[in-house]
Amino acid sequence: MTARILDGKAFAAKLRAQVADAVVGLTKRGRPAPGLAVVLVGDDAASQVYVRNKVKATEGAGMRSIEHRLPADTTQDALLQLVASLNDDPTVDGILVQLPLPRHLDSAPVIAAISPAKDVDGLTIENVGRLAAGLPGLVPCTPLGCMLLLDAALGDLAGKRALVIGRSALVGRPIAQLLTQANATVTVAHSKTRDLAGEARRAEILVAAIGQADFVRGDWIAPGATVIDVGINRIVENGTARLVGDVAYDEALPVAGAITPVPGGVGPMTIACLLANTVVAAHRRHGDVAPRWSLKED
Ligand SMILES: Nc1nc2c(c(=O)[nH]1)N[C@@H](CN(C=O)c1ccc(C(=O)N[C@@H](CCC(=O)O)C(=O)O)cc1)CN2
Repeated sequence: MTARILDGKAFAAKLRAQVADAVVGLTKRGRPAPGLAVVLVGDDAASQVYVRNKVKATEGAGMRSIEHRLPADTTQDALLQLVASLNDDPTVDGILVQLPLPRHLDSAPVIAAISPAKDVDGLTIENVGRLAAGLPGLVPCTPLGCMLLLDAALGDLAGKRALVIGRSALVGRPIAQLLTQANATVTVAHSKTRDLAGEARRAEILVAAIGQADFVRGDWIAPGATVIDVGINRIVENGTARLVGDVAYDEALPVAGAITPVPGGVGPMTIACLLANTVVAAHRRHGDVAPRWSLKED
């Protein structure tokens, strides 16, 4: 057996097309095209690439991109003032502060300052609490992307045994909550988990979000399991750099039922979901019913 490869680039393109359609629907009703403000502080090379891709994708979906590039020595106060002005700006539907911030800045108060209605990263305490309480809010982009991939691959998740390895605020915790809402039976594993390989072997859905290259081995995976690899790790082999996930892909491929590759799996979904969240935020701001996204076969 060889696993079905869940092509994140193709699924992300499908979601971006749905987002573009929703934008057309909004403008046809006389609403302005949604605006997404992206704030980048400093010159982290990876962040520059992600922000460039976000701007391109935003414009590609017919939305307005508002870019704020601030120097690496920006003060906490200046950043907070910018966020406050974006909160008050009626042409801005979504605000995203690219992470990580330079070391001298504290990300927690900056995220807390974002208006929850414009928090398209789903990271404010209000949106975190809404997700925990099962209330509608804005859901972090990478977990939302994982759920859309799982929905496309498996449909109904009710009763399925899911293992999430990793409990970060950006990925592990929200995915566990979304899986719980989808009625999966969810276990969250972490560095203190005993017999992690044994836990993994029981999982029908395995989400790896640890941030360690090739951490999950092929013999940890139950035959036919669906594997969602959230890791993006840059390794150097024989002088050549490449990206690998948290799952040993070549070992997993003959065992799993379906798997996301790295690169080209969850990563592209993150940016498509950012656009989707921005469109949802814009609908809610105008009192319109927000679209529901689905990547299932028609
Ligand atoms: N404010 C935020 N900051 C960060 C987030 C986030 O969701 N919100 N996530 C990551 C970075 N990120 C988006 O910001 C992101 C990471 C990776 C990808 C992606 O498409 N990766 C490609 C590989 C790209 C490469 O060659 O390096 C893939 O996996 O195929 C998109 C977005 C941290 N910061």
